Amino acid sequence: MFKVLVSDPISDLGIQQLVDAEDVSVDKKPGLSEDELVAIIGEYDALLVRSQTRVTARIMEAGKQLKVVGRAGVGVDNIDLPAATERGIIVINAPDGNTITTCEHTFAMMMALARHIPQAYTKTINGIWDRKTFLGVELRNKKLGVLGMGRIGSEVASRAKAFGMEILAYDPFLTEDRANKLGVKLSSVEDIVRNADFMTVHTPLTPETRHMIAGPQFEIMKPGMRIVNCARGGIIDEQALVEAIDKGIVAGAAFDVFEVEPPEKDHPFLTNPKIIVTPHLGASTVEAQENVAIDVSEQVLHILRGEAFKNAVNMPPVPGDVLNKLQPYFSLGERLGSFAAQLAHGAVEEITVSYSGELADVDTQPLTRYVVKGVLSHHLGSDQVNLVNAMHLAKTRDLNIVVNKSTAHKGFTNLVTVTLRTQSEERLVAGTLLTGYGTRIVQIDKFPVDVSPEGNLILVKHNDKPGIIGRVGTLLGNNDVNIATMQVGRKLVGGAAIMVLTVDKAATKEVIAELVSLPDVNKAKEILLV
Ligand SMILES: NC(=O)c1ccc[n+]([C@@H]2O[C@H](COP(=O)([O-])OP(=O)(O)OC[C@H]3O[C@@H](n4cnc5c(N)ncnc54)[C@H](O)[C@@H]3O)[C@@H](O)[C@H]2O)c1
Ligand SMILES: O=C(O)[C@H](O)COP(=O)(O)O
Repeated sequence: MFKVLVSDPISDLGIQQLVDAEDVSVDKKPGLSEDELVAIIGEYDALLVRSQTRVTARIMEAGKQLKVVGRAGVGVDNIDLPAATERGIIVINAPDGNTITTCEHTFAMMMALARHIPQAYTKTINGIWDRKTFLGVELRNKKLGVLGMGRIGSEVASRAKAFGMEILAYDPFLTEDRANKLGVKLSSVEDIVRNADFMTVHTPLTPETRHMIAGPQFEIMKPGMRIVNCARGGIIDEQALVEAIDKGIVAGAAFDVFEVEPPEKDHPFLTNPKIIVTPHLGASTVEAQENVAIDVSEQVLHILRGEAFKNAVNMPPVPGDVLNKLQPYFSLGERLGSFAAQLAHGAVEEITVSYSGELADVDTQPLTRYVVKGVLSHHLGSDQVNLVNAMHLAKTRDLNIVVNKSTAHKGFTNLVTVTLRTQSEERLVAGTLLTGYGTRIVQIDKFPVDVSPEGNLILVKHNDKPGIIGRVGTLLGNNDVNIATMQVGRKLVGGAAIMVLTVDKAATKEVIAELVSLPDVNKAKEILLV
């Protein structure tokens, strides 16, 4: 008998199939503390949660029988994924079940914002018949900027068109073709900030999206902008938003999510008359809660019974014989993918993975998945992409995956080369495993290098002139950025060259900008490989 613990309020109808299963017993115990969960989790095979339960490493450590954590919803930021992976616990989510509901909440917020519904309601029920203060605006003929054109963003765009809005959309995976198919105008973040009347964010919270709308964006923002966030707190800088409202740049904002939830009692959003808020209700409809609970219960049953399942967020399904040959290359593959994604500009259209040497005779599909996971994780968030869903996510984004194989050795026993083709350019990174030395990046674009693929790297493109290494070193030193290793690669003496530095801490954007302003430096870019 498998034991399932439900530790958040999850739809009864949704989990009925688990309750009805003869080989499963279900306990519903919402609202337990971490200590209480640690005390009882040892007897359970599966844990079902929403976003309230923080599934920590301690809980998983105590979950000696735990095989699966099921998240009835999208975001798994409340689950310690590395800890789950380390312990072989599969984490699954229900990514599709609340898309429409959250899209509709976004619209409810956008319309409430345009027409001051919550503020007008409060006055009216307090006996004040105020028909002057709440002059609203129409959505029709307005420009709506959508940041993040995944499941929810695309649904929002499609409905906004029915309101007569023009959609300006940005997503690193949005190509001109797909934008045309969706009837939206492919735009940059800057285009959106400068030109939209309304803006809504639908990205995960990643290091890249954190504060993607902050001081510099508010400075250039079209006055009168109205902003909606039903995705994740932190994508928009809360403090900077309040300041932009005070300065009259932003006309109003509607937030369902906060950087810290629940927000402190004195959070500035809670008293600002131009900001309307809801307590993370985006997914809270009867339908969505049933959908996500049904999806997640079904997959939990499959996992407990040893059947095929989907929507795993963290599981590496590699057959044993292939594992031995490929395992040493997995982290290299993922890091080459991530490196290439950070290098390339523009929407990615094609990922080519070339294997040369002995790997050409192995079923390299699992390794290709790691590469694709590395590319996608950079933009989609590492909590959303896994080895099970990487290929599917690539397909749904019209990303072409090409695999080439050659038994020729090209100077190494094995060489893995990742080439990204975007709308505007092609970028290449190649790596290998050197016996006794570990993994190495051995080529970046046309330049041969020898770099360990980990940590904070700075890539500098420069002219091969005397003194350049000193200038770069001095500038970084003056900014307290310690260089651990430095590699210089060039094709021709005096020609274009590349410098790859490993540094002990991340350089700020300002330092990178200063690097670019040095004589004979053409480009500088920071790359993080985790
Ligand atoms: N408020 C709620 O209750 C609620 C409910 C459901 C989902 N969510 C959140 O909404 C968000 C979107 O969910 P989804 O199901 O549409 O996810 P999704 O993965 O389908 O879409 C996210 C999109 O963001 C894009 N993206 C990543 N980095 C970007 C960047 N820097 N700029 C622009 N776009 C970028 C990705 O390419 C992707 O297409 C997630 O954060 C999810 O957790 C909130
Ligand atoms: O990521 C999600 O699915 C949403 O944020 C909803 O979270 P919830 O299940 O706690 O409502």
